[in-house]
Amino acid sequence: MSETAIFEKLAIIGAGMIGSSVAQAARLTGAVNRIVMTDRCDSVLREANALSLADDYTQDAAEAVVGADLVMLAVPVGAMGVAAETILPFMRSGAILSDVGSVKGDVLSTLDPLVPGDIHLIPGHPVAGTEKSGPSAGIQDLFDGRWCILTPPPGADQSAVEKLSAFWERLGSKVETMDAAHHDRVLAITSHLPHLIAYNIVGTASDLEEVTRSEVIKYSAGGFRDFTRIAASDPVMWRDVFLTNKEAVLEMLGRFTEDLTALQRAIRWGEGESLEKLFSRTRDIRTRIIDAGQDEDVVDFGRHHTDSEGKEIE
Ligand SMILES: NC(=O)c1ccc[n+]([C@@H]2O[C@H](COP(=O)([O-])OP(=O)(O)OC[C@H]3O[C@@H](n4cnc5c(N)ncnc54)[C@H](O)[C@@H]3O)[C@@H](O)[C@H]2O)c1
Ligand SMILES: O=C(O)C(=O)C[C@]1(C(=O)O)C=C[C@@H](O)C=C1
Repeated sequence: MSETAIFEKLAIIGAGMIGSSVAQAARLTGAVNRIVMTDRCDSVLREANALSLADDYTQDAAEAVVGADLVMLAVPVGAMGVAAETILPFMRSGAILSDVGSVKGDVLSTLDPLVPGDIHLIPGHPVAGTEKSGPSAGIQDLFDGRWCILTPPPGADQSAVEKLSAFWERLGSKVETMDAAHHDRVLAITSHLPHLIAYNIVGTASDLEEVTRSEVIKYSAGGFRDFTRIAASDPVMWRDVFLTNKEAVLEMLGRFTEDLTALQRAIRWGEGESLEKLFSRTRDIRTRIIDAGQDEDVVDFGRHHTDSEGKEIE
């Protein structure tokens, strides 16, 4: 027997990779009865239509939200304010306004003053994604087993928070609630800084013009390839992440730079023991991530676990 819908009508603002994934997962799981998608870009909407992602499509965001009991902003963080201003006068009293933005403090401080008392603002962030963009990059089981972090403002309506949690759980997510500032510090180190490092290393390689054209591409080793995947992530989305989570990213970057300098010293002075100690500690982190089921791609990590002499160990 199919489960009953949690929301009657879902309006998704922004039909890109995450908007498309939410639409597919919501439909597949019966979390909503009706989905309307809107995007400011006509070709994106036509692509969403061709993929049959929703029941209705309109370029008019105000029209999309009429009668919706859940409105999900799936636009770059820097566009949340403009998108919200367009739709808020047309939202139904008692509806939930949420988002999927990768930064939460900025979304909250931008939207909170705009949202009237009869609309429940509950920002959220599904911690799942890829480097791809657009409707066809959507994945129906993207949220399966992945965290979705909700950052309700103080005094948020508890039943609305519970309803939104139930929605994400239906989509397969594990839901956690936390303060927006805490979210931004945690994600600065687990997601934002890794992207910045990837953009930087690939940028440095591409500055080495003469090798880039040939050897960097030709001999790109696994490590560099992994970085290029991350550094292929959407430029607008990531520009907004760094501009809106500035303090936390700069704090983590400061720590990172100090640690990098320590590594530089260890290499210069031949301190093999400290290098090996660090690399063993980081390998343990990888094992813990896999044990926690956070990386299903590399489940057999450990098969080639070697000691410092290169001998295979259990
Ligand atoms: N890509 C990821 O891995 C990932 C993961 C989790 C959360 N997020 C967050 O999800 C959001 C969307 O990211 P995405 O990867 O789906 O990006 P995307 O580029 O695939 O899609 C964004 C869409 O928003 C549309 N848009 C921009 N401004 C608009 C506006 N004012 N009104 C209507 N539509 C507008 C664009 O035309 C585009 O189609 C971002 O806030 C991002 O931080 C991304
Ligand atoms: O796997 C990837 O490609 C991602 O970058 C996904 C990722 C991440 O850093 O884990 C990127 C940004 C999001 O806000 C959430 C998830």
